[in-house]
Amino acid sequence: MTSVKICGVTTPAALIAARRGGADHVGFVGKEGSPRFISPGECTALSQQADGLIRVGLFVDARDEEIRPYLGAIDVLQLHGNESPARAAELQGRFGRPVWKALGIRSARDLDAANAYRDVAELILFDAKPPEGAALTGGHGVRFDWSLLDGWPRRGAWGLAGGLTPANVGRAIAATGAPLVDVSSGVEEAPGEKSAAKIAAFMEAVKSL
Ligand SMILES: O=C(O)c1ccccc1N[C@@H]1O[C@H](COP(=O)(O)O)[C@@H](O)[C@H]1O
Repeated sequence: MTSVKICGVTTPAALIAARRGGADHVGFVGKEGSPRFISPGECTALSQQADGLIRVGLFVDARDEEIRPYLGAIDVLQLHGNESPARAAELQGRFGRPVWKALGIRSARDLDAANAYRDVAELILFDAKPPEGAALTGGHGVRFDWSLLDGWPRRGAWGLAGGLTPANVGRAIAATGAPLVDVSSGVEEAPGEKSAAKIAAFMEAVKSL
């Protein structure tokens, strides 16, 4: 089955819904200003209920000091900003966590950026580029043209993010063959407010394929 990451989890209810639904990964957003931001203390407490789930910490061009307080609560670093391959390698070496690199996609040429991260990132996450003028690099519920991936050589581990919902995730997987899907706003009632029912529906949609 396609792996699933439920991102932007801030409450026990959402974490339990992800676990019950059979998600593989849960994401904690360490980017201040995000409606899904979770402090290191809250993240540490919540992650204790994450048994069986791989805990992914999402950071955006973060300094070492911003990441360090989360380390006890996360298994993977997701870099969702403009981190260079060298910075990704530095973080992986310094903190001893695998790195996922998110890349914003609008055109086929944007996919080429993946090549530079192949040796350092455990997984490349293709997300839509944020809307013009947006303050955050992700979490907007915006999808990109999945057919752009048709021409991309499937090398290494990768995942699909951006605007996925219970209603479209089946089509997304069928169209792209994504081995991992990542969702945040598509399983919310409002920005930062996860819906247990939508998480369950998303998981059902993936499992039913
Ligand atoms: O969720 C956020 O607030 C966020 C903030 C900064 C960078 C990335 C963020 N979210 C990630 O964006 C993708 C797509 O999200 P969506 O499903 O379209 O809402 C996903 O990886 C989120 O975790």
